Formats: sequence, C-alpha cells, structure tokens
Amino acid sequence: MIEVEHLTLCYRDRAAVHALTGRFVAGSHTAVVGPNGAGKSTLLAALAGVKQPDEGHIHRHGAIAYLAQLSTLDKQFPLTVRELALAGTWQRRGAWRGLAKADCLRADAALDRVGLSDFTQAPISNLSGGQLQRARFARLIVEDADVLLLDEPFANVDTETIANLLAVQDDWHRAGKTQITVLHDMSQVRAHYPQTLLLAQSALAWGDTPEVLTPENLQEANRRAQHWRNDATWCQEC
Ligand SMILES: Nc1ncnc2c1ncn2[C@@H]1O[C@H](COP(=O)(O)OP(=O)(O)OP(=O)(O)O)[C@@H](O)[C@H]1O
Repeated sequence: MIEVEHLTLCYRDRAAVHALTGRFVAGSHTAVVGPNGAGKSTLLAALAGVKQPDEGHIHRHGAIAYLAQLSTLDKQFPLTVRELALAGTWQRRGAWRGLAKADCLRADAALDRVGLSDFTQAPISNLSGGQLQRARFARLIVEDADVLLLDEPFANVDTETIANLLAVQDDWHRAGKTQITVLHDMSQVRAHYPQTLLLAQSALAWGDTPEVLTPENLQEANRRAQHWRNDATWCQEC
C-alpha cells in the first residue's frame, strides 16, 4: 500500500505535481493517465523514492520495485539476459553476496514466463526493444516486491510482447500485489486496469476506471493541459 498526503513535487520553482492526496490500497491495480507533462513520471519517481517531496508525505508499506522508462536503460551495459533477471535478487541478498542455485532457477523460470528461455546467455545488447522489456519484467518477477511501479512499460513495444506482459501483470494482480502503471493507451486501461488516477498536476479523478475515464473528465484534463502546453493533445477520444 502507498499513501500520499498533500504531495507536491517541484522542478526549481515549478510544481509538476501539486497537493496530491490519496491511497493506492493493497492489491489495487491502478493506471496513472494524464496529458503530456501532467506529472505522471515525476509521481512514480517520488513513490519509488528517487525524487524527494517538496511538500507533503509518502507512506510506503512493503517492498517496492520500480521500472523506469525503457529509454533510461543503457543497452550497451555488459550484462547477459540472465544477469539482468538476477538483478532482481539484489534487494534480498545484497549485490556482493554469492548467488544460490535457487536464485538461478528463479531467474530461469521468470525468463521462461516472459518467453526468453532461448536467450538466457545472450548479451542484452542483442535484444530488440520488446525482448529487452520482457527481460526487465523477468527481473521484476524475480524481485517479487509487494508494490510495483511501472512507467510506460508498453511504449515502443510490439503487440505480442504487450499481450505477454499484460498477462504477467494479471498474474501479479491475482497474487495480490499493488501495481501502479503509467499508461497512455486508454483502451488498454479500460480493458486491464480496474482503478485509474487521472492526473493533471493534481488528481482530477481517482477511483474505478469507468467512473474516472468519462468524456467530461478527459475533456477537463485536456483543458487544464492547455495551461501548461498550448499544443497538448493526448487523448484521441476527446
Ligand atoms: N528533470 C526535470 N527538470 C525540469 N523539469 C522537469 C524534469 N522532469 C520533468 N520536468 C517537468 O515536469 C513536468 C511533469 O513532467 P513529467 O515527465 O512528470 O510528466 P508526464 O505526465 O510523465 O509526461 P509525459 O506523458 O509526456 O511523459 C513537465 O512540465 C516537465 O517538463
């Protein structure tokens, strides 16, 4: 569970997120949506502890795993696919303690779940964008955290991979994990995410997805976006 209380996050003198209050309850599966520049990535970075609040508080319960945007990963880093998946064990055993056989078995099972069994020894530089995202999800499966924060996990990823990774998210949901996922595709959100936070610097609506993604709320988000970006267009439904 994660609770935010009057959370404000700034870059220099400008608030990216302003006075956000609410709760991601244990086991919830929430999409965070909003116009470009609405503060979605900034919020996730703060929930992960990477960015500190300028005002307000974040209360975290349980272990947290964070998947930043794919573009932040350096593919040239000398790692094999299995080593990337094994990075999910670091939290538990520390980076410098030896690997147990059980760790390797867990990593291989996770790579199998995301369809990468044939690539365990390959360097990550050999992977396509979709394969790399599958490997990063394998790392999350191995990490087995209580709360998962995912920033645009399906951006620039092929449709087969998206279907595979959505199924992994469904597994996590059934297992009772709390998931908070930044997304742009409203049809994906409606089909797979029971809860939605519609963010436009502050929360415009937060709750069950059908009640949040109404035409009125989406139009209001677009209207607010005009204040910070005159050319903001983010939702094809408006
Ligand atoms: N490192 C930074 N330094 C200064 N300003 C930043 C920085 N990162 C983000 N911002 C600004 O903060 C605001 C929120 O950005 P953020 O990336 O959180 O929005 P977003 O909703 O994730 O957008 P998008 O959908 O385009 O990814 C924007 O105005 C952005 O320009």
